[in-house]
Amino acid sequence: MYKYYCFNAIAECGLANLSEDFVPVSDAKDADGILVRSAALHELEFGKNLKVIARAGAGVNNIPLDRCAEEGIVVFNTPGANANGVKELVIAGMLLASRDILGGINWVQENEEDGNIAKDAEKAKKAFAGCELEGKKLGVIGLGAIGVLVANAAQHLGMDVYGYDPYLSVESAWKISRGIHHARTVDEIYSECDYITIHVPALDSTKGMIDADAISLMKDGVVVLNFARDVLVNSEAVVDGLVSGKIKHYVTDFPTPEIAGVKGAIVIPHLGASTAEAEENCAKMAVKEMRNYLEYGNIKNSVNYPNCDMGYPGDNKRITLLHHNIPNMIGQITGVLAKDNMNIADMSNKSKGSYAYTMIDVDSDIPESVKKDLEAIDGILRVRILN
Ligand SMILES: NC(=O)c1ccc[n+]([C@@H]2O[C@H](COP(=O)([O-])OP(=O)(O)OC[C@H]3O[C@@H](n4cnc5c(N)ncnc54)[C@H](O)[C@@H]3O)[C@@H](O)[C@H]2O)c1
Ligand SMILES: O=C(O)[C@H](O)COP(=O)(O)O
Repeated sequence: MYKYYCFNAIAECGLANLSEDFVPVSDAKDADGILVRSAALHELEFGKNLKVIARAGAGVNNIPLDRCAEEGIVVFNTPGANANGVKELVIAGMLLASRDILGGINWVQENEEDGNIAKDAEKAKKAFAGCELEGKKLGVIGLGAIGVLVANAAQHLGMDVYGYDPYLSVESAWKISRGIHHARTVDEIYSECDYITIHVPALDSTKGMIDADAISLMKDGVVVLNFARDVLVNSEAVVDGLVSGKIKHYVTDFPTPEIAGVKGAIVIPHLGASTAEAEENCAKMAVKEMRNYLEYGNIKNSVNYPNCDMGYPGDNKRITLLHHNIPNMIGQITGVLAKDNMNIADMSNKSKGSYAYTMIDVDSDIPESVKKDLEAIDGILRVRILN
C-alpha cells in the first residue's frame, strides 16, 4: 500500500490512474509520494517514508532539489505537458502588447450606458490603435518545450524569429522550424528584437538576467514577455524601463508588488498552465512517474536523479539504491550480494551530477539483513526492496 499527499489540486483524471494500492493521506508527513504544483516546499520537513515528489508542471524552483536528493527523495517534473497552454498565452500576451485590446474593452465597459456607443466608438477608437506582429522581430531566450512552440507559432504569424539557447537539447533542435535565426549571443537578442520572450528555468545562473545592463542594450519601445518566473528579471530595472519608456510593455504571468500597478505592465495571475488540457496532461504524467517509481523503481523525468528504467521485474526481486556518485559503490553493493550468495539477473547504474542510482534484479528472495548491509555502505542514501 502506498500513501500519497496532494499539496495542490491535481486533476482527477490523473488521480484516477492510481491503483487501489494508493491511498490519500491527510498529513504529508505520512506520505510515500507527494503530488504538487506551485506550492512552496522549501520549508517543509519531509517524513521518513517520503520517496518521491512529482511536480505536475515544469518549474521546480518551489522544491528543495538538493535536500531531497540527500534525503533519498526522487523529484520528477512533467516536461512539455503544459507547454502548449503557455505558448497560447504568450501569443495572447504579444497581441495584448501590440493592440490596446484591454484599453478598448475597458472603454466599452465604461461607456456601456451610452445609447450612442456605436457612433462614439468610431471616434474613440483612434486612442486604442496599435501595430501588427507580422514582420516584427521576436527574440526567444530558452528553446525548450515552451520556447520552441512560441518560436514556431510566431514564425507562422509572420514574425522574424531569433532563438537563443546555449544548452539546446537534441529533442528541441529537431522541433525548431528551420526559419528561426540562431542567435549566438543573448546580446544579439537584446539589441535586435522588438519583442523578447524568456523561457528559461529559474536557476542561480538565470536569476536577474534581465537587468539594467540587458535592458540598456534593448531597442527603445521593446516589449518584454516573462512567462517563466518573476526572479528572472530585476524588478527595479524593469520598472525603470517602463517609466522611462525604454520598455513599452512588460507582459508577465507573475504578479509582484513592484510590478503589479506600473503603467505599461500587463500582468496575468500565473495562468500559463491553467487550462483543462495542461492540468490533465500534467496530472497524468506526474501520477505515471510516481507510480512507476514507487512500484517498479523506474525513474523517468527526474530533476535530481538520473533516468534509469529496467521495466517490469517479472519473477525477479528488485533492489534499488540511491547513492552518492563516488568510486567503488558498485563493487561494495555487489560484494554484499555475493556474500549472501545472491545471483544478479539484471542490473543498471546511472549517474547525474553528485548522485547516482543503481537497480539490481536478483532471482531469489532478498533477506532483510541484505538491506541493512547495503544501508551501512558509506554514500548510500536509500535502499528499497521491491519484492
Ligand atoms: N507560466 C507558466 O504557467 C509556466 C508553465 C510552464 C513553465 N513555466 C516556466 O517556464 C520555464 C521553461 O519551461 P519549459 O517547459 O520550456 O522548460 P524546458 O526545460 O523544456 O526548457 C528550458 C530551456 O531553457 C534553456 N536554458 C537554460 N538556461 C539558459 C540560459 N541561460 N539561456 C538560454 N537558455 C537557457 C534550456 O537549455 C532549455 O532548453 C520553466 O522552468 C518554468 O519556470 C511557466
Ligand atoms: O512551472 C510550471 O509548470 C508553471 O509555472 C505552472 O505552475 P502551476 O502548475 O502552479 O500552474
